[in-house]
Amino acid sequence: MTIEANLNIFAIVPAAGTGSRMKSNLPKQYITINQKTVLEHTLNKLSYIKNINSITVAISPDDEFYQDLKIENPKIQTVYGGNSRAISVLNALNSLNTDTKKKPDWVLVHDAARPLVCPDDINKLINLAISKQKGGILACKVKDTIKKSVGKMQLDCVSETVSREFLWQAMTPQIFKFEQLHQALSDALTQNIDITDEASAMEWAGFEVMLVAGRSDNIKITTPEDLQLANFYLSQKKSKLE
Ligand SMILES: Nc1ccn([C@@H]2O[C@H](COP(=O)(O)OP(=O)(O)OP(=O)(O)O)[C@@H](O)[C@H]2O)c(=O)n1
Ligand SMILES: C[C@](O)(CO)[C@H](O)COP(=O)(O)O
Repeated sequence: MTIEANLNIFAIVPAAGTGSRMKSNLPKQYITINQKTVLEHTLNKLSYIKNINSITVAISPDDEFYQDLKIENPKIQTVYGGNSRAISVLNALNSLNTDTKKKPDWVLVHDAARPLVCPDDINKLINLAISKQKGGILACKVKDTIKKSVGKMQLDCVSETVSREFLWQAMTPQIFKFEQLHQALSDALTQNIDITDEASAMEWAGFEVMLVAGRSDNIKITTPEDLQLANFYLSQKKSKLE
C-alpha cells in the first residue's frame, strides 16, 4: 500500500538519557558498536523510511557528544530533553507544535537505544496506522514463561506463574496522530500519571492502540550484555548488505 505523498510523518528520537543501567562512563547512545555510535545506527535506520519528513532528536542539555557526530541528514534537528523519557518526548512534541511550519499529521517515536530496528517493520507499522487511522506500536509476543515475584528484597521467590497468552513486550517505534499524542501526553504528565511509553499515555486517554508484531531482535540496549548482542546482530546485517 502506498502512503499519500503529502502525508506529514515526523519522527522523534528520545536520546537524552544517562544510560545508568549500562554502567558506562559514556551515555549508552554514544557507545560505538560496529564503527558507529548507537544513536548513529538508529538515525541511519530512520533515514531509510522515505515517509518520514523530519527527525527531532531529544538530547540532554548537558550533552557534549552529539556535536561530534557526523550528522549530514538535513531532516535531523535537536531539542533539549528532560528528566524522564516522557518529558523528553513532550519537549520534542512542543517544538513541533508551532504555527510557523506545517504541523505533522503523525508522529513516530523511536528510542535512540534501539538501533537494530528493521525498516520493513517500521514501514509495516506506518502502513497499518495510516490504513486503519489508528495509532500503534511495534511489539513482540512474550516467548518465555512469566513469573510474578513475591517482591522480597533478598533472594526473591515466585509468587505465581502468569499466563502469557495475552502478553506482549512493547518496543518502538510507536506511532500516533500528532495532536492526539501531544494532548494525551501533556495531560497525563500534568496529572502525574506514570508514563514509560507513548502508548501508555494514549491508553490512559482512552485510545485503542494497535499491537503490530515486530522482530524480537529490535532490542533496547540497556545493560552491558545487550552491547555484545547488538554488535553480533549488526555485524550479521552488515555482512548481508555487502
Ligand atoms: N530523560 C530521558 C531518559 C531516557 N531517554 C531516552 O529514552 C530511551 C529509552 O530509555 P532507557 O532505555 O531507559 O534509557 P536511559 O534512561 O538512558 O537508561 P537508564 O534507565 O538505564 O538510565 C533512550 O534512548 C534514552 O536516551 C530520554 O530521551 N530522556
Ligand atoms: C518505550 C520502551 O522502549 C518500550 O519498551 C521502554 O519502556 C523504554 O525504556 P524505559 O527503561 O522504560 O525508559
